Amino acid sequence: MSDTPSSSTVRPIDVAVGILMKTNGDVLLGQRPDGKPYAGYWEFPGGKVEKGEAIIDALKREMLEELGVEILSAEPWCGVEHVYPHAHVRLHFYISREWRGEPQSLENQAFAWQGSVGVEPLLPATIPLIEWLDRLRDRPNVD
Ligand SMILES: Nc1nc2c([nH]c(=O)n2[C@@H]2O[C@H](COP(=O)(O)OP(=O)(O)OP(=O)(O)O)[C@@H](O)[C@H]2O)c(=O)[nH]1
Repeated sequence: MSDTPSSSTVRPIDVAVGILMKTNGDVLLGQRPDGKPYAGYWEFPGGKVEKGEAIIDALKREMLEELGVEILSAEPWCGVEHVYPHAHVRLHFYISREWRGEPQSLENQAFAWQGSVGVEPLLPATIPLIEWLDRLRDRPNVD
């Protein structure tokens, strides 16, 4: 038997994820670049929380690094845990409707604004979010 803990037994890695939502309900997705696990899969922008960093600060940092966008406000929306072969992640999804700047591809990813999400494949842990977002759009005044 191996002494190496499997990715399901080690402490999950916290990831801050941002859903930029326009007033018409469109959300921004990005495509994972070559060289990362699941390259070519679509995801919401974000990344790993650094040691000692607050999740909201990680969100703001990642959005600035990846998109050149300054988050002015963001609400925590939901959390999802997922065990991949490469990592056990705990995803903290935020919805932001207020940001400054036009998203740019600073890390050479493709981006797409989507109403009803049509890009694929999506990262497995992100798939359920699409249905939850549709429900949120149908009931815009209910959190
Ligand atoms: N940004 C983002 N990550 C997601 C989503 N769904 C999902 O499972 N993840 C997972 O969360 C983790 C995020 O890690 P990452 O590699 O993108 O983070 P990072 O940019 O800080 O990476 P690096 O600095 O190690 O290159 C990956 O394991 C990825 O598979 C999502 O919708 N958005």
